[in-house]
Amino acid sequence: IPISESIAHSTILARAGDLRSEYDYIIVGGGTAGLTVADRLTENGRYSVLVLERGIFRNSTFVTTVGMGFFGILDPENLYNITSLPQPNLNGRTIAVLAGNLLGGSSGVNGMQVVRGQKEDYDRWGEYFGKRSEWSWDGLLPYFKKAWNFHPPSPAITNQFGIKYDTRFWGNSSKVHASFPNFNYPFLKTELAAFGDIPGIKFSPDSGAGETGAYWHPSSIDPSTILRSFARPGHWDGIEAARSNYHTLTGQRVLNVVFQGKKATGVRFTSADATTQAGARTVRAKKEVIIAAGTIHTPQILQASGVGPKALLQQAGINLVADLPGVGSNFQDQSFNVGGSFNMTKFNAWPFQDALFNNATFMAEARAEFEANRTGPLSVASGNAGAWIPLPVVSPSRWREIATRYENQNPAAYLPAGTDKTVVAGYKAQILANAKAMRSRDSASMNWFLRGSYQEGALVYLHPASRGTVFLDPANPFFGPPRVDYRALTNPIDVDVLVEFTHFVRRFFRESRLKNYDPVELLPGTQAQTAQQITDWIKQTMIPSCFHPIGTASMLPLSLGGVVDEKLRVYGVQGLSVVDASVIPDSPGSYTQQTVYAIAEKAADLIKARS
Ligand SMILES: Cc1cc2nc3c(=O)[nH]c(=O)nc-3n(C[C@H](O)[C@H](O)[C@H](O)COP(=O)(O)OP(=O)(O)OC[C@H]3O[C@@H](n4cnc5c(N)ncnc54)[C@H](O)[C@@H]3O)c2cc1C
Repeated sequence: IPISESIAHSTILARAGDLRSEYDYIIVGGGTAGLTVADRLTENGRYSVLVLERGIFRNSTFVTTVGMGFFGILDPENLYNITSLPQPNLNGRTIAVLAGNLLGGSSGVNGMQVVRGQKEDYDRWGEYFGKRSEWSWDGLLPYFKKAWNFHPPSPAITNQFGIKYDTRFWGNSSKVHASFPNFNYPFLKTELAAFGDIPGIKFSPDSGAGETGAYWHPSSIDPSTILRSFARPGHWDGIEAARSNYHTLTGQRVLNVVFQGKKATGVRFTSADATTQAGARTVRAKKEVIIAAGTIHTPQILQASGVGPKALLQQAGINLVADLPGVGSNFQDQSFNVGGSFNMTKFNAWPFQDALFNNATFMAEARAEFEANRTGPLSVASGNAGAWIPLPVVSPSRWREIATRYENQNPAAYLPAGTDKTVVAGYKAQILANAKAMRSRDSASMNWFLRGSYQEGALVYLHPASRGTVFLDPANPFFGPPRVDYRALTNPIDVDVLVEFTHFVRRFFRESRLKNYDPVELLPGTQAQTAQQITDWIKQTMIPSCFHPIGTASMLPLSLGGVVDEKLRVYGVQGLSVVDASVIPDSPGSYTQQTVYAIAEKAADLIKARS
C-alpha cells in the first residue's frame, strides 16, 4: 500500500470529537502488540475497537530505512525522552531509556533482528503456574508461525554462506515479514565457523528451532520493498481503513483506566502535548480495556489508575482500586557493552561493515547499489548472524559454583527494602528457574552478535539476575516520565557472570581460528586481569539496557507478585488486561520483538475466546 493511500484511507480520526462514546475494546498503545491485537480483534467484524496511541503516524526515511539498522533512533521525534535514575553500581551513570513514540511503537525504531530464544525460556514461564500451562514452547510455536511471514535466503546466498534454515518453524500468512538480505559480509562465515572451534557450541538447524548455538537469523524487512517491516504496515496500513469497526486516534496520551467499582469501564485521555488534566475526555469500553503501552509506560498507566503498590499510590494521591504490589517491579532488560572486544590486526577480508563508516568510496558505492537495485550492504539492517551460548560453555570451570551460589541466595537481600513478600517469592522462584537455566546446555546466557568486521565484541547478557523498578513519579503521576531504575548489578551474581564473559572473549580469540588474524585486545585491555579490575571496567562501560525491557506487569501467579494471570487479565479487577512486553516474567534468551508479536497473537485468541 503506498503510504499516501494508507493515510488517505485510514480511520485515524481527525478530531477526538469524532469518536464514538463506546467501543467493545479499547487498546491503549498502538505499538507492536497493540496493533497486532487490534488487527485480530477486528478481522471478523463482530467487535468494535479503538486504538489510542500517544505517538503519531510517522513514515520518514528514519523509520523505513533498513541499512545498518539504527536510523529509527537517530530521529529523536520517534522516541520518548526518558533518562533512567542514576545507577550507583555503574559509577552513578544514567541511561537513555529508548522506546518508540509512534504508531507501530518500538517495532518502528528497533534494530530489526528477528530471533526467538530457546525452548526452555518459554517452558519456564508456564512452570511458574504448574507444568500444564499452555505458556510453553509447544503452546507458543503456533503463534510464532502465525506472527511472521518467513522468506528464506536466496539459493545463492544460502550456498555461499552455508545458511541453515527449516521452514517447519515458520509460517507465511502474516503481513509482518522476516527475510534475509541478499548480501552478507564475507568474514561472517569465518566468524560463525570459529564458534565451532569452541567445545559445546552447536550449529542450530534454524534460528527458530529454540536451540542454543551459532546461527543465521532473519530481519524484519519486507523483501518486496526492502523497507522496515513492522506492526504498522503489518497490522494497520490499509487494514484499519477497510474496517468500519476499527478506529485509531493518534497523538493522545491515556492518563488512566476508569473503573466502576472494580470493573474497568473505559479510559481517560488527553492530547499528547497537554501538561494538565484540563480537557481530558473519557471513552467507554463494553468488553475490555487492553493496556499495550509497553514495559516502560504500562506500569505508569496501571499505577495512575489505582492498580499497583498501595504505598506508592498513597504517596501519589491516587485512589486505590486494587493493591497489586507487582506493578512496576520485576523490571528486567538485557545488558550490553559487556565482555570485551578485540581488533584482528591481520584481518584481510573485503568488504567489512566498518567500511561503511570509514571508507567514503565504499559507502558511495553501497548507496548507489541500493538506490539502483535495493541490494548490497545497505540492504543489511543491524545483522543476521550470532551465537547464543550457554553458561557451561562460557565458563566450563565456574558455572557450577556460580549457579549453586545463585540458587542459595536470600532473594530479599537483592530487592529494594520493603518489597512486598509476594514479589520476593516471585523473585526466589525466578532465581531457582534461572539457576537451572544456567546449568543447562540448552539455555543461552551470552549472545554475541557478529558484524563481519576486524573489530568484534558486541555481546549481550541475556538473563541478568538484578531486578529493577518502574514507578510513576509521585509528584507528577500523570505527566511526569516514569522513574526507571535498572538497579544494575544489585545482584552480585551478575558481576560473577560478566567477569566470565570477559574470560570467554579472551579464550575465543586465543583458541578459535580467529587467532590466525593476530587479535589484539581493545577492551577491557590486558591491564585488567583480576576479577576486581574487570569489574571496575564493567561498572564504567556496561549499559543495562539493550532496549529489550520486560517484566513490569508480569504474568505470574498472584502469590509470586504477578500482575496478570495466564489469560493476561489483571488480578483483582475485571475487564482489564495487559498485552505487551511487560507481561513477560523473565527474558527469553533472545531479543524481544519476535516474542512480543507471538504473545499478541496468542492474546487475541484468549480475548476472543472470552468475549
Ligand atoms: C531502539 C530499539 C532497538 C530494538 N532492537 C530490537 C531488535 O533488533 N530485535 C528485537 O527482537 N527487538 C528489538 N527491540 C525490542 C522490541 O522492539 C520490543 O520488545 C517490542 O517492540 C515491544 O513491543 P510492545 O508492544 O511491548 O511496546 P511498543 O511497541 O513500544 O508499544 C507501546 C506503544 O504504547 C504507546 N504508549 C505509551 N504510553 C502511552 C499512553 N499513555 N497513551 C497512549 N499510548 C501510549 C507508545 O507510543 C507505543 O506506541 C528494540 C527496541 C528498541 C527501542
